Amino acid sequence: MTGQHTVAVLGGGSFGTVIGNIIAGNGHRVALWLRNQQLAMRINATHENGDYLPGYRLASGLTATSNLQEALAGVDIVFVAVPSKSFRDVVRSVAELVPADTMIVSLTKGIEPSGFRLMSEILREELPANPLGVLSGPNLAREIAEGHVSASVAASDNPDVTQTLHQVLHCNAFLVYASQDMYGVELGGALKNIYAILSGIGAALAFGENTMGMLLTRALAEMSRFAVEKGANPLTFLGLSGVGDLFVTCSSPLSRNYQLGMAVARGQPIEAVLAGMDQVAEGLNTLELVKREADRLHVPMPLVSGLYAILYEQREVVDVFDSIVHREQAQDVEFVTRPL
Ligand SMILES: NC(=O)C1=CN([C@@H]2O[C@H](COP(=O)(O)OP(=O)(O)OC[C@H]3O[C@@H](n4cnc5c(N)ncnc54)[C@H](OP(=O)(O)O)[C@@H]3O)[C@@H](O)[C@H]2O)C=CC1
Ligand SMILES: O=C(CO)COP(=O)(O)O
Repeated sequence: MTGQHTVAVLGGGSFGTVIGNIIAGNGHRVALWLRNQQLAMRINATHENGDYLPGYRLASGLTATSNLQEALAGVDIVFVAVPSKSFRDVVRSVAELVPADTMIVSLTKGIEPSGFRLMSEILREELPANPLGVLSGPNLAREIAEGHVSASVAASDNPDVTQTLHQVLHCNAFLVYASQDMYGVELGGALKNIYAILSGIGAALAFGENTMGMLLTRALAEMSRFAVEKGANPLTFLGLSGVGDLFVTCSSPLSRNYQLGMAVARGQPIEAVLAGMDQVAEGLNTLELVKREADRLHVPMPLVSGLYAILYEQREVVDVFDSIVHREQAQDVEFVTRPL
């Protein structure tokens, strides 16, 4: 597909807004769909999404609407940027309104509880004939809005999709790389949210940089171990959507998952932290699902189990940490030394 595209972005939160604005800034027509009609009207009047990204100027090619049918009229690409718990419902409504050649791309980093499904798997079930893809990488929305150069991975088994995503999104401040491993790219984006919560706890408790370096590297080791058991290629985790996103999300106070970890470590009950957040932190839901899946598959994930014990079994961080580090000796780069 070449030339100007007509695009819908579903979800007018922080990430949907920046992705829609990059595409509009590249000269394409964008409809940003959000369920809050008042906010849609304000966005069109002020060219700013004041609820999620105040002060971030939106391109004139972006129009907000709360009418899904209107948002999807005549589009050739649909991006979905709603939290994972609402993803299937939203996508189901899309399936009734778009033809089979409309490209559908997930921006969501989460897992569906029933059947441990990633978003591309939901897309495949709900829109079996459409060309599908995902976009994932170290992409803190606030930093993109501030103009910091960022990069992301467009992943699909269909080369038309990766090429089209490059065409609509790539610009000086937003670089788009390609991957054919949709599952691996998505899995990295979902799993890193767990370790961002753990890093937030570490930051609140003033862990040293050595400790944080160890946590990040061991996180990568157990993510890879899990990926192998799920039949995925752990080498994908060496790219932007793996190491890149793990590093960013585990080091930035802008990450909502990291903020959640910090708040819990400072003594706030999880329910109170969640009630005070006006944006989604996917990591908590992902933690529960990955813990359950890792137990089912007998994959050792000491950091996941440790975080679960801290958050849900009222275990002290120090005790949990002791039990994590005082295990028998493990291989360092095990996913390279084990056959894939
Ligand atoms: N923010 C970031 O830096 C990044 C986020 N992501 C991922 O993108 C996804 C979305 O995140 P983000 O934009 O940050 O989230 P936000 O919390 O900022 O926004 C969520 C958006 O989804 C809307 N929404 C929620 N439920 C529904 C529903 N049932 N129907 C329709 N709309 C709904 C919200 O509407 P309302 O305002 O009415 O509640 C809001 O517009 C997450 O999976 C996240 O992990 C990925 C990369 C970076
Ligand atoms: O995915 C993100 C950065 O790549 C955003 O992380 P949070 O959801 O923790 O804010």
